[in-house]
Amino acid sequence: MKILVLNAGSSSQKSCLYEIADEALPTQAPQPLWEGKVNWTQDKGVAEVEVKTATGAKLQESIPGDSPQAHLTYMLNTLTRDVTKVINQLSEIDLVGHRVVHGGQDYRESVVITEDVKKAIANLSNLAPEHNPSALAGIEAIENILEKVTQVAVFDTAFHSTLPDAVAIYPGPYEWVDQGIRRYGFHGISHQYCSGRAAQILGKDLASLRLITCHLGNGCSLAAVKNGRSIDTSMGFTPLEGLMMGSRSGSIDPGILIHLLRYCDYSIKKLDYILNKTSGLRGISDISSDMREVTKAIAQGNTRAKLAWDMYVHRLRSGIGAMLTSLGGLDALVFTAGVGENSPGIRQAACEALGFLGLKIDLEKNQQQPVDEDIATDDSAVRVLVIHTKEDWAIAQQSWQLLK
Ligand SMILES: Nc1ncnc2c1ncn2[C@@H]1O[C@H](COP(=O)(O)OP(=O)(O)O)[C@@H](O)[C@H]1O
Ligand SMILES: CC(=O)OP(=O)(O)O
Ligand SMILES: [Mg+2]
Repeated sequence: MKILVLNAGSSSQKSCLYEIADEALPTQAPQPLWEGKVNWTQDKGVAEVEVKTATGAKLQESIPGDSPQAHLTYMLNTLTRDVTKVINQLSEIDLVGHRVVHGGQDYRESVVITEDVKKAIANLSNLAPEHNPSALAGIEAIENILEKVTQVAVFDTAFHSTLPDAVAIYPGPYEWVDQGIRRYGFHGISHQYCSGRAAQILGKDLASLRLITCHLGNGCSLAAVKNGRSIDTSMGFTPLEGLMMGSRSGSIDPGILIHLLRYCDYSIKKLDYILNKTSGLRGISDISSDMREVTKAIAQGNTRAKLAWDMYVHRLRSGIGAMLTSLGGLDALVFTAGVGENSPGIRQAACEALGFLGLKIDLEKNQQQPVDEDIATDDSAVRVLVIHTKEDWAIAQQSWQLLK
């Protein structure tokens, strides 16, 4: 069976094609036949399309135009043409799985996409304006190209549907609960995948483990996972709460918002833009939202970059502390996503604050680009894992399971 996965992000749409036997899912993620990415981060009116195949063929092109659907169609057509051809026609695709960031109260597990589901995803765009609209664009592009194919929505919020009320409800007026204003949590596909993979690496039953998973990418969030279930997380009603991120502020005193609106002539639009796009590492360092650039600037003596780093670490440590007390103990701390997988400095800084638990990171292993490895010392009381998150594979698995 051929499963196409679309992972809609705030500024890109990643995609890959898996071939899976009809009878059973493999225990490890297979290599995709084809991987594509449309990037909208450059100038408006142009998209960068990158494609690679399992056999090593590569393509990189700039595609003009303003229509995300046209860009996606261009990317998907590379499946059947020239050097990146891996199938004869698009109709060979049996199933399409989408990452949908916000599923709200109604979608607690993956679903086959219908008109009602599409309406719900569109309505929830208010709560995830950076993410849900691109998921919808992907769904509609597929409808146009492959009229009859079954499409599945896999929600980033679903894994956190087990949050207890005391964690999920905000201490505002109780009416908020009826209005759907509560904590949903995000990156659930990644937190769930990494929890399962952590159990595999440790050779333990997931049901016996207390884990903290740190998803540190452009967006950053933590999850406290007990017996395989999410019991606490740092993101909330929207993907803006919690840790300091690449360009998002994370949690700040809501009094600041009232102050800016009342006294500083801020519009809602400006506030939204600042909190989502020009805050976090970018806002403090004034250099970049990319941790690599911030790290480079620190090496050159840039004090604002150093401040951004220190704040990022402080908030990460505080967040881990909060997850720790929710769990009441810890078997393994897991690092994943762009920063979590690739920044030994951030991992070391986070772990240094946890020495009192008897957690000890092996500094040498930490430096050696670990992938799906335990980097704690042998005598550490808590394991420390670096796991390459495979959201796309998790989406393919869940779509396959739903179809079966
Ligand atoms: N070698 C590296 N060192 C530090 N940070 C890195 C490295 N490689 C990638 N990153 C960080 O990872 C971020 C992207 O993470 P990723 O998980 O791909 O994000 P997303 O899926 O949210 O777009 C980049 O912005 C960058 O800060
Ligand atoms: C939910 C979220 O923040 O996703 P991303 O990190 O991909 O932006
Ligand atoms: Mg991501």
